[in-house]
Amino acid sequence: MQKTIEKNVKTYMNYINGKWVASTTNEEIGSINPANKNEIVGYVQSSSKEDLDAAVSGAKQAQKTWRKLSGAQRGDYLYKVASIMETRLEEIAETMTKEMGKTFQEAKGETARGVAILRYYAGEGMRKIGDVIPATDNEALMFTTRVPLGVVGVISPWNFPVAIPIWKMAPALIYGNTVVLKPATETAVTAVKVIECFDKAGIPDGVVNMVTGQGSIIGQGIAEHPDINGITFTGSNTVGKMVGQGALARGAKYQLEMGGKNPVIVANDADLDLAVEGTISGGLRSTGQKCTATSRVIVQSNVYDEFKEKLLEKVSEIKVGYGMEEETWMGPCSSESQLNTVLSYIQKGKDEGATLLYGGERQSEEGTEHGFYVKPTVFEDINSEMTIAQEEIFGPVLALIKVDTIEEALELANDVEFGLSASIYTKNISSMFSFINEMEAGLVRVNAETAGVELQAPFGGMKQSSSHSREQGQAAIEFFTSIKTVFVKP
Ligand SMILES: NC(=O)C1=CN([C@@H]2O[C@H](COP(=O)(O)OP(=O)(O)OC[C@H]3O[C@@H](n4cnc5c(N)ncnc54)[C@H](OP(=O)(O)O)[C@@H]3O)[C@@H](O)[C@H]2O)C=CC1
Ligand SMILES: O=C(O)CCC(=O)C(=O)O
Repeated sequence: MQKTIEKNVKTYMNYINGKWVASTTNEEIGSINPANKNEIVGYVQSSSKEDLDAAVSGAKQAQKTWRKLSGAQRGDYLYKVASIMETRLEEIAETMTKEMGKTFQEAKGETARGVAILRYYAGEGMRKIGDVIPATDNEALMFTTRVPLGVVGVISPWNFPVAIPIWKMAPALIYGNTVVLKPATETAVTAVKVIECFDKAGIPDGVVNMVTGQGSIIGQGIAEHPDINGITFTGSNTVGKMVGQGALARGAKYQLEMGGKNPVIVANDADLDLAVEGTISGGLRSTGQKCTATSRVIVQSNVYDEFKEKLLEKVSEIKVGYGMEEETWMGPCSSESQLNTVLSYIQKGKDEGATLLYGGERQSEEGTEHGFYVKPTVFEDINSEMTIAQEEIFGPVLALIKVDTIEEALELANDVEFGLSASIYTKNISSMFSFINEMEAGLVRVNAETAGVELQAPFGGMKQSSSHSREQGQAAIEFFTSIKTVFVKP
């Protein structure tokens, strides 16, 4: 990346052991605005294994003291971070929009969610961490407590550059672990701004560290590092499996959240306006770049034509453009490679015989020529064997599938390797219960879109969508701690 593309662009450092430091490589990576590829948002460090080693060593040392604080004391730090982040909400959100393209409105919502997650886990520091269990010896006291894992490596993606690092770091910290974050390179400047809030809150040196750089060096380095005791990852299935294998090979604990191919079922008795709204919001918000995004729309035959007509009318009203402009509803894809992936899936859809109803090409309006824009896209005449019915696209592409019965809908909905989220629009209680019982997904929603995760509830997928663990809410304690059973006899 040539540094001459734009003058006066700031360079951001790694955060290691409480200090902002340059990488030993003296190399930097430019972060591009996907709405205008000629704009560099900032430069981040292209770090080395030595930088990672320094961060891990700081985290290991700091953990000895951090774990000895009470939960309430650790919580106080998280409350401070939350308040600082709240005062910087707009600035952080703007950086997010500039780095990955989601609209400013969505970016503000995500940053506010980050603040709420910090406060939620700050409160967890005051909650119980064990149970008393009757011992067979009536003179003994037996109970469980929980201990931290040690140093936790966090590998995060670009699609939720504030919420995901925070929903991994906050529980890790509250339960007494220290953290080394490797953020996605595409959104590393946003990550720096999040870490600045920890720094300003006076978090003790080494408790939180951040090392930016290539996934194959820093991400893989985390997976293989002997002093990292737990790894939490969100991203693609390919990389997730590599991370899991690296961790397993050396006996470290790991947690993987990966792809989805999420269906919405629209039943004959659905409120069609609500279903259209949920399909559009679930499928196209954030340009379809959510692991919970709706991508298959399975519609019962009696309402298929009416639903399709309403959907296409609303899709045609979507304003695609720069996320910082108020009238924009959908921003660009987050990168050129993401745009190319989406376009190649669209081409595959056409080649395999799906009928293109809307979009299917780059946005070509004036003002969008330097951005990675694609039109919202709708296909029909889809069968379950087609690539676009099976693989995660991570773009604004909806595939309409017509079925006669709810049983058929459920069978198709489950006919993929993923199982992250799913929804149904219906007023029929028996269809709701069939869906709740039979849908193979970690998050099932009735009369609500597939996307949208509540921070206080467990989140994670079935099948290939995750390593079968759960994040967020109180479920996070399962990954970030180990149970210790204690037996005491006077
Ligand atoms: N489940 C989800 O929420 C997400 C799913 N995806 C899926 O993945 C596809 C590709 O997106 P992409 O950004 O390439 O996702 P990746 O899985 O490549 O990236 C996720 C994180 O892993 C890091 N990483 C990359 N290579 C390695 C490695 N060898 N070892 C350890 N860590 C590594 C990345 O770093 P770096 O940024 O430096 O490459 C990033 O921090 C998307 O199209 C989408 O289908 C992507 C993001 C989120
Ligand atoms: O739908 C959401 O709010 C969260 C989605 C998510 O976790 C992801 O895309 O990685």
